[in-house]
Amino acid sequence: MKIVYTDVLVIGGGLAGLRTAVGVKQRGFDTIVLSLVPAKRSHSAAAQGGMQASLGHSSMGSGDNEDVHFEDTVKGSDWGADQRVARMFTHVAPKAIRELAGWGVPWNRVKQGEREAVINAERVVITESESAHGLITARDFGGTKKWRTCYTSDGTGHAMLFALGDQTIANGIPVMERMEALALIHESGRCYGAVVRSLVTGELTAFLARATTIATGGYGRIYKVSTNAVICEGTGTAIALETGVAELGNMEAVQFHPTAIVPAGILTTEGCRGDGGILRDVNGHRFMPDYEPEKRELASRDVVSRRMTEHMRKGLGVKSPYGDHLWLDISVLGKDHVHKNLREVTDICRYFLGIDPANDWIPVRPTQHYSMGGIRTDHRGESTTLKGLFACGEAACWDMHGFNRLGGNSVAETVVAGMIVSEFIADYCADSASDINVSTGLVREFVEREQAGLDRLVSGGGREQAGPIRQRMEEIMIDQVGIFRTGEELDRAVDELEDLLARSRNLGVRSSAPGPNPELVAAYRLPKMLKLALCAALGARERTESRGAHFREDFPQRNDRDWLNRSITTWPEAGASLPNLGYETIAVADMELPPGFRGYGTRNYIDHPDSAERDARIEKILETVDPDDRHARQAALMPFDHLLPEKYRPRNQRLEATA
Ligand SMILES: Cc1cc2nc3c(=O)[nH]c(=O)nc-3n(C[C@H](O)[C@H](O)[C@H](O)COP(=O)(O)OP(=O)(O)OC[C@H]3O[C@@H](n4cnc5c(N)ncnc54)[C@H](O)[C@@H]3O)c2cc1C
Repeated sequence: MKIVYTDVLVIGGGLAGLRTAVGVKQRGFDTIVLSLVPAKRSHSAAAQGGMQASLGHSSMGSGDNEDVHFEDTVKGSDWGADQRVARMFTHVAPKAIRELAGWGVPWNRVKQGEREAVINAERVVITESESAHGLITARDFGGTKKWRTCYTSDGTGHAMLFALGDQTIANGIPVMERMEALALIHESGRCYGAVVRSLVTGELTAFLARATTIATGGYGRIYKVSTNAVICEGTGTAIALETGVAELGNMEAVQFHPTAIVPAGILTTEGCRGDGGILRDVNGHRFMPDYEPEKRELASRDVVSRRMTEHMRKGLGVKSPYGDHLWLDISVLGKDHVHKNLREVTDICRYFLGIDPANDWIPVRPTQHYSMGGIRTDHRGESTTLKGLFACGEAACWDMHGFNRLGGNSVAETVVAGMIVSEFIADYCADSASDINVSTGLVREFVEREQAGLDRLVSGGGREQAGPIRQRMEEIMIDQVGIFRTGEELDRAVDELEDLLARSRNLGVRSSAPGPNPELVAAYRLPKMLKLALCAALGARERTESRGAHFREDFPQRNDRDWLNRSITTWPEAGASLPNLGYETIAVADMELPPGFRGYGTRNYIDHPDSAERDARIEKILETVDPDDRHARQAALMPFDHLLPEKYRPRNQRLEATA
């Protein structure tokens, strides 16, 4: 049996995993990163539009600060977020962006003087100040009050990931690619590492660590059409679930992005609309202002996706052999802008549609995009129930996104969480309680269990094949656990997914190749994906309200009275057919921003009985604080500084007096 020891095992080589590894290494702990693919090809590289951080440099971001970013994030989450975590995040995001600049990310910069921009489909002149010249600029994104999304053209994730990849090399961190974590090794509520399979040789290795971090991204590929890379299958989240101890949070909260191209499902960034692009219907009519007069195309993603679907249901979509779609028109931005600031979009349109978006409208439709749900952690990034297991990035439910993430807040979360969580992991490793005192017998048991499972697939005589079962799962998810959901459809989805899971226990593969064996890989991943699908479908069925991206046509109101909580799922035992589902209350009495109207979407919600009392209490607290001191006001309402690692507590600096 091969065993590798390290202080911190990081499973996942995307932005979250790499930033975590750099953090713990800089604190003096050994770390190893595992990835299915070369780290720089992780899905993070696909992020296009940008990263939110309230720098407030550009004139359209003037007056921005953590308070505004916090409010946008909480409203975006439809009050599902953990507000303390949202505060920690918005406070550290400006530090993260500056750190990345220092590591070589070529952020687009403010250029002093006048420039043309398109706002609300009209050309306007913006004047940038001399004092901001050369500082990091930002573009507009959905659900935000200020232009806050910093970017490098529309290749932001690529630039960030390459900078972090270089930092990983500079810090001497081994990144082992084509390695797949199959199971977590754990005993008595403590995680000790993982059983890992080489995708090249098929060999199993036990990686033992003081701390194990899962940063394996989202589970979008349980859906038939997704903007996610094909490796976003959620297996990291699933191995946490399969411990039976670790909890997953809000698995039914799945985001659909408004503008993926039809039929390929590849994303065109929100930056297209942020920069002034508009949505048109079959008649060329710009319809979003009819539904959302204030935010128009730039309401939050859940709202725009629903409005688009609603509009197509009225028969106003464009018919195509691949189903109805709408048009995204960025030709209004002009050739120079499109070819310079939306280069990836231009390439995608050329290669996959044969059009130039500077001249032609882009066929788009809402498509699965982001997993708000994931491994439930506390504010330190540690699993709430399995000691020594940490999670961050899209794989985690930390939980700053609640039921809807804002565009630009995800790549920001990956690096901010990496910064914060790595400090807590290092603290954990510094304590002798994290010593690896696990018996070889236990490790052997875990490795042999995985090997036996693989052997059974190859020679156990199983009669089912992974392909058709997976295809059906993906169809169920897109058709019945999609943008609009009903109890009836969700009942059927849960029943059928249960059947598929039962069938997946009788899988057999024909190829016994010991090395690369895609058939085997598909077979052992499938039951994990089905378990995640069941968590999402069951969570959606039981949540009889509408919140953020979770929309029930039979329960269209957000119901703060009965449902202001986080769904928690665990997997009871290996042979179970359904997860256990419970709820974690989100307390209004602690909130800095009690539930209310988001400012977009429909004003349709049932109040929480504690909201009025909290509002009154907030008013009273504010009477005692200097109204001009926004930091004092904030601290009086919901202190969070003490939750941050000390190095990230200092205030952010800005050009303006709003600092
Ligand atoms: C097309 C697209 C564009 C986007 N644009 C933006 C944007 O502009 N702004 C924004 O904020 N967000 C954007 N997002 C979202 C954002 O890119 C992701 O949420 C974020 O990059 C996820 O980073 P991560 O590090 O958590 O995971 P990932 O980057 O997905 O990395 C996961 C890592 O885990 C590894 N892995 C997975 N499973 C295993 C396993 N079992 N064993 C070992 N390794 C494993 C993978 O190899 C990979 O290295 C976009 C998303 C898409 C789909």
